[in-house]
Amino acid sequence: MITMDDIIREGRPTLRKVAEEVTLPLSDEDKKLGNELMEFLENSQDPQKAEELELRGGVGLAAPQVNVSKRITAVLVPSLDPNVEEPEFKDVLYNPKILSHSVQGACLGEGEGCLSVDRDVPGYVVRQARITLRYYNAEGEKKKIRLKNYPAVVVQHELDHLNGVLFYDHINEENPFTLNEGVLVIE
Ligand SMILES: CNC(=O)c1cccc(C)c1Nc1nc(N2CCN(c3ccccc3Cl)CC2)nc(N2CSC[C@H]2C(=O)NC)n1
Ligand code: NI
Repeated sequence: MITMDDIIREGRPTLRKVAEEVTLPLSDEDKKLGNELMEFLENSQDPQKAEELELRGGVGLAAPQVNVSKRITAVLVPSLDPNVEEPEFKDVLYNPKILSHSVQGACLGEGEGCLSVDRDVPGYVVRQARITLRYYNAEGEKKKIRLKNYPAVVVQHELDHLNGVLFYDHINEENPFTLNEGVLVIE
């Protein structure tokens, strides 16, 4: 089971490497890793388990963050409406690729956090507001979906991890809170 001890932090070289594509059909090892990444997110979002296991809450976790340089990431974005059980987006992505995206940008109004960054780095991380994503799921099926707003931001943050990019690489040094015309601020 993955815990915070398995998550590597800034300064570890794997976080800055471009991860390797996984071969298809998926090996048992790659399927197991995908399940473990998802299990971490589920545990981290369960108040009791998060406290017991001392986990930081996360909605995305990529294989390079547990020192495995492979293009695998799990995403579990809960519905913002607490009465809705169904998550907004939940899947393990193998060899994910953004096929196209909107011109419009979007960012989280509160900035971004990362399980591999043990400090607050304030500022807007402007990403694409809408994306068309292609990936293979744990069953090896090729999926092509469109995402927008929070799930789209999370997937782009995780895909950055597969390319050795950290969220604060996108923050404007001069003014971290600069906002260009038309950028959607997600609260
Ligand atoms: C500096 N200000 C901030 O961090 C920040 C501050 C306020 C609001 C937001 C919205 C912020 N931003 C931000 N908050 C999150 N979470 C909110 C809490 N949540 C969570 C925590 C506990 C249980 C269940 C859950 Cl659901 C987990 C997810 N996650 C991300 N990111 C960036 S994209 C990948 C994703 C990620 O998983 N990071 C670890 N950013
Ligand atoms: Ni991260």
